[in-house]
Amino acid sequence: MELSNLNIKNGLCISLGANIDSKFGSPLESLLICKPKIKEIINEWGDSSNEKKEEKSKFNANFFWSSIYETLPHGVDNEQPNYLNTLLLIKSNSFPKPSTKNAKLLLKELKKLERFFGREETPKGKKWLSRCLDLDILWWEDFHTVDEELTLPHPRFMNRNFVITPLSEILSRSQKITKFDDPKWSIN
Ligand SMILES: Nc1ncnc2c1ncn2[C@@H]1O[C@H](COP(=O)(O)OP(=O)(O)OP(=O)(O)O)[C@@H](O)[C@H]1O
Ligand SMILES: Nc1nc2c(c(=O)[nH]1)N=C(CO)CN2
Repeated sequence: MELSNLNIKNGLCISLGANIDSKFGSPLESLLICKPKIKEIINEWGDSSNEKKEEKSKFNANFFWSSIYETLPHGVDNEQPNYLNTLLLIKSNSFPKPSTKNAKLLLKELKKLERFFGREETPKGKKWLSRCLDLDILWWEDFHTVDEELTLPHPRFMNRNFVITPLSEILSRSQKITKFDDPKWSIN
């Protein structure tokens, strides 16, 4: 039997969601088109920050994607179409040095990508409106920062089934967890 040392807040985790059409098509088309673009953004972000390091190590990362899930709108107070959600967990030994500056550089690129897909600004006083693409950073290793522009870990991710379900899918694939199933303990 193997004991798991589950530390879910390893790596860098990004949540993707969409429930209306974007410039590139349906929520499914948007997510499929956006996935390789996110990978490019992460690689460029990793490389550009590492270029400034003295030892100039190349950024190297593994990308773990969950399936795409259709989910009910969570916590919204108006009628909305169902969402498509997916999750990306990135593992690397050569992440940029965790800092608010580096995390905000990444957030800026993700927000740029949202706008490229046609995401509109949320009007003041409104929250959780339908969106053609939503990219949230959920955590980055054990880095903590709190301000309006960026809070890490994301304060609401634990309550979101559309995050927890894809996360458990990724973790069950990437961690060796063995079901404890000894017949002598079974209750008949
Ligand atoms: N961890 C984070 N990831 C993404 N955006 C964040 C984060 N922390 C703070 N923000 C800020 O939140 C602002 C609103 O983001 P967004 O419109 O995506 O929120 P939302 O998806 O409607 O709500 P929620 O944050 O509850 O998922 C962004 O402009 C960004 O500056
Ligand atoms: N199912 C689902 N519900 C949501 C989502 C989402 O991505 N999926 N995003 C929200 C605000 O970020 C609010 N509610």
